[in-house]
Amino acid sequence: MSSAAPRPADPDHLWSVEEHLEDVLATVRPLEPIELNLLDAQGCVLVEDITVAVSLPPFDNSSMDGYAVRVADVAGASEEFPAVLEVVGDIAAGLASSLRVGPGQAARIMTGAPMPPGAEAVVPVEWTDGGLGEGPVTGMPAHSLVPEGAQGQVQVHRAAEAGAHIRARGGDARSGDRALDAGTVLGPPQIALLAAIGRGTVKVRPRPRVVVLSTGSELVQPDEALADGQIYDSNSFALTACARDAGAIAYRVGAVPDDAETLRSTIEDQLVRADLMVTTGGVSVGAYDVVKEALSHVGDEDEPGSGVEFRKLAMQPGKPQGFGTIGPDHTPLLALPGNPVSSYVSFELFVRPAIRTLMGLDDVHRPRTRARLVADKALTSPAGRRQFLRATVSDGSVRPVGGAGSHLVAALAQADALIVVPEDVESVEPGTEVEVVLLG
Ligand SMILES: Nc1nc2c(c(=O)[nH]1)N[C@H]1C(S)=C(S)[C@@H](COP(=O)(O)OP(=O)(O)OC[C@H]3O[C@@H](n4cnc5c(N)ncnc54)[C@H](O)[C@@H]3O)O[C@H]1N2
Ligand code: MOO
Repeated sequence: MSSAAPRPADPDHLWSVEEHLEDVLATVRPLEPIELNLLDAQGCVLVEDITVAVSLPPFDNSSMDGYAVRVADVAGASEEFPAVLEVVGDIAAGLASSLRVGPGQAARIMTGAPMPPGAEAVVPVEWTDGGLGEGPVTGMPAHSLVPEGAQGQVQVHRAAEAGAHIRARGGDARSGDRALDAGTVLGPPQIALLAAIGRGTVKVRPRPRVVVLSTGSELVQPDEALADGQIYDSNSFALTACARDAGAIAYRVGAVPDDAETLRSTIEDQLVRADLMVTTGGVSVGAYDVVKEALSHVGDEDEPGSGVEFRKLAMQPGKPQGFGTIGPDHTPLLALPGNPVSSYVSFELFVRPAIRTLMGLDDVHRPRTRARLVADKALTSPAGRRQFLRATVSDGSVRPVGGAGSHLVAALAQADALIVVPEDVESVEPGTEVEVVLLG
């Protein structure tokens, strides 16, 4: 196996949560950067500094629908004593215009349209008679309906200072300015800026491709009929959703039956599209625990020490876990336990940070806080295990939902947090302040 962390020599060693996490994070490396289209780069980490190539705005333009005027022509104007100006034409956004505004003149101008030479300010149309010769208007008629609005005279009812209602060239960002630093995570506002300065592609670390594969001959896909002894495969859906939520491109592979050869060939087929693989089920000590049986033989035969190691963690839920690398590209694989809550909690603690490390993010963990336990009775926790209990958190209080059973999916659906009970604590009284993982 190509993990960097030193392994405890004792095969019966009970791994701490930190040891297992360190082992995973020492193995996964940020993905190589690639050039992506803007929308494909959403949520990704930028690896280049971005410089503004074209000033923003690229030209002086109007921030209002109105009239471009010379300041002296409208000085002292009022509704009683309006400035009467000759309208030389329309300037619409996006259309090149050769109009000039001379003394005593105005150009009817639209929001976003370039300021014509000679004009120093824009008076909004609401400060004028709109060319109708009556009182103030509330807007302009459509040019297609009243083309003559672009000519004639306009009465301006208010003065305007130089620069009024003009958005100056470079007022937002100047050519040569730094728009975004390498390391920025591209959210919608950053994508807006990149598009605004004309960048269609950017160099980022791509989203990891994560293949999620569930195992178990008892599993049936939703919408199909259940026979005796069967249950629906919820883990592959839950973990695929978790992987997407963490920022990955996730591929769900429906349940593989408990047959080592089928599992091996499925995994080998899937490796081609995986930066990370996640399996659920089959990692415990049963006679049909197929992941354990199959994975020590997948790929990496030429690589001494490669493969997946199965271990026990000092946590509840999530005690049995597998981790290693497989295939020619040493693809990291996390084999999570099959109990639904166990696989979910394991994903949150180990897979999510691995995905976010592949993305090159600094912040790979869920945020944590402290909150006061609200419960009818004391919580109990197994000695020597760090327990993660599903809970809801609000206003500094945290309430457990459901029990500690790792099959309780309905209660999981109510939870937005995990209460962390340390290894050396076996009982937590209501009112105690506890550590809480916020699931977001
Ligand atoms: N003798 C022992 N038995 C068990 C131990 C142990 O230490 N000694 N550990 C228990 C713990 S803790 C866990 S966790 C589970 C882990 O078992 P596996 O990873 O081998 O998982 P399975 O046996 O395949 O399944 C466990 C449970 O979860 C259900 N399951 C599995 N996959 C799915 C799925 N995709 N969707 C919904 N539910 C799923 C499965 O039907 C089982 O009920 O082992 C304990 N046993
Ligand atoms: O450790 Mo198992 O994951 O308790 O349910």
